[in-house]
Amino acid sequence: MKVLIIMGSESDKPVMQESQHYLQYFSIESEMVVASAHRNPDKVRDLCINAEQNGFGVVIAAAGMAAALPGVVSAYTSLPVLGVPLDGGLPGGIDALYSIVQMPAGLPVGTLAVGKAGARNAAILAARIFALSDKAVAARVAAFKQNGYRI
Ligand SMILES: Nc1c(C(=O)O)ncn1[C@@H]1O[C@H](COP(=O)(O)O)[C@@H](O)[C@H]1O
Repeated sequence: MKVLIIMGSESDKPVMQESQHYLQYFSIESEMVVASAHRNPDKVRDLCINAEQNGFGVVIAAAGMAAALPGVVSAYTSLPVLGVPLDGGLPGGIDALYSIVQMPAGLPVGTLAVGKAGARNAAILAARIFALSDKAVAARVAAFKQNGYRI
């Protein structure tokens, strides 16, 4: 299974490459797409409703400012959605953090830390989810722990 990384803007790429880098370490295939719930809602919908049949098992959704994207992704797919709030709006990325973490009940987004730490942890959490059904990934998750959580 693969991880779909959706981000709201090209400007989010430098941070979200961190997710891709960590997923590569765990030998998990990923695809990165720029699609905004505000600017390209139809594209987000198409990506999400087809994600499962296209071989994705987890979606990482990242956005800054008024970060509707992760919630909208969660509305269009039943896959686990991991949300990464990004800095760039209000100080510390608090606008994006609150937008992503405060989902109404029934429609979860597993929210990680703001910025690069969150991007890394989203990848590691995706690896832990895949490890439940993939022994090779489980071994790499164990090795990562042995190595002091460094790659
Ligand atoms: N929060 C969202 C959404 C969305 O939630 O759909 N789309 C773009 N954005 C965010 O706007 C910020 C500025 O984007 P630009 O740099 O393109 O102006 C980015 O951090 C992006 O994730």
